[in-house]
Amino acid sequence: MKNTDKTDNNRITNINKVYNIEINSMDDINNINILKTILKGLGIKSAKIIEENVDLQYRYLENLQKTLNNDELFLKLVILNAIVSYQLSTTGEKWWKEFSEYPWNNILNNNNNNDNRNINNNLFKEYILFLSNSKGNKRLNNVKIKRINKITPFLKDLSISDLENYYHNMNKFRDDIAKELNTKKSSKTVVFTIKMFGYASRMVFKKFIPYPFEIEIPKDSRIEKYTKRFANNGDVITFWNNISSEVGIPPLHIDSILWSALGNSKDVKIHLKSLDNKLYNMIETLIHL
Ligand SMILES: Nc1nc2[nH]c(O)nc2c(=O)[nH]1
Repeated sequence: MKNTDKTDNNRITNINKVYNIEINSMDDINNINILKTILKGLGIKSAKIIEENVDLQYRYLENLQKTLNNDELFLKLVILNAIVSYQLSTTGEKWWKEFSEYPWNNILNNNNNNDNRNINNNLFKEYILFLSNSKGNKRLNNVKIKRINKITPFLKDLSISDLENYYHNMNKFRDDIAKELNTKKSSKTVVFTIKMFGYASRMVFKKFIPYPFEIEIPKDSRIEKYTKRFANNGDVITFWNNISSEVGIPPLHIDSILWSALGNSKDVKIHLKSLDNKLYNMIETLIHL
């Protein structure tokens, strides 16, 4: 008995070192093993299925792309909305719904020649108007407007082919966005912007490019709370970076597997149930660990 305790303690110490966390018992270790086994079983292929069939944010972007019918404008709007997606006054899902249903076509309708320079000028003004009157993103309005103004010169100059190049090199896009916003590459809004840009680019360029392993998980309250089930303290980002390399799924795709299912949306639950049984059971097991 004593020997087993000693072996267990050694395993716990080792895992704490590797994951940079503080786990206290064998139960925590068993949960991490189950987490890794399920994620390995899911892989990037299932993450893609969940993104495209369960994540409401993906559906809202699909709707917006269709109604806008201007891909450069679409991609830039998604980037703007993502960089101010923090400290929301509602859930992420409702916020993206509100964004996708706004009459962005005004930007195009007020521009007789469909001249892209004019579209770009109107885009930032219209976005600030939308944000200032939004229901789901009321906090820190001035700070968020400053962020929009900071990114404007960079974003304004990007052509659709620049955006396509960035889709093929999302690490570079992450670095450039962080530089423009003068913030950390791993900050929630920077990595989350890449997630939403990846979704939107998949629709525009009709090609699935997996997220790079180097881009970290967006550390929001849902992910933070979930991570506490495996470790009370420690660094959330390091924890998921290590899990990611062990299971072979980039952190942003792990976020997709977990984030929607961890929310309380009835719509999400319906879409989850419509997945094939094995996939549904794996997700259910994950979120109840
Ligand atoms: N980790 C994540 N945080 C988010 N916030 C938000 O609005 N959407 C997300 C998301 O997809 N993942």
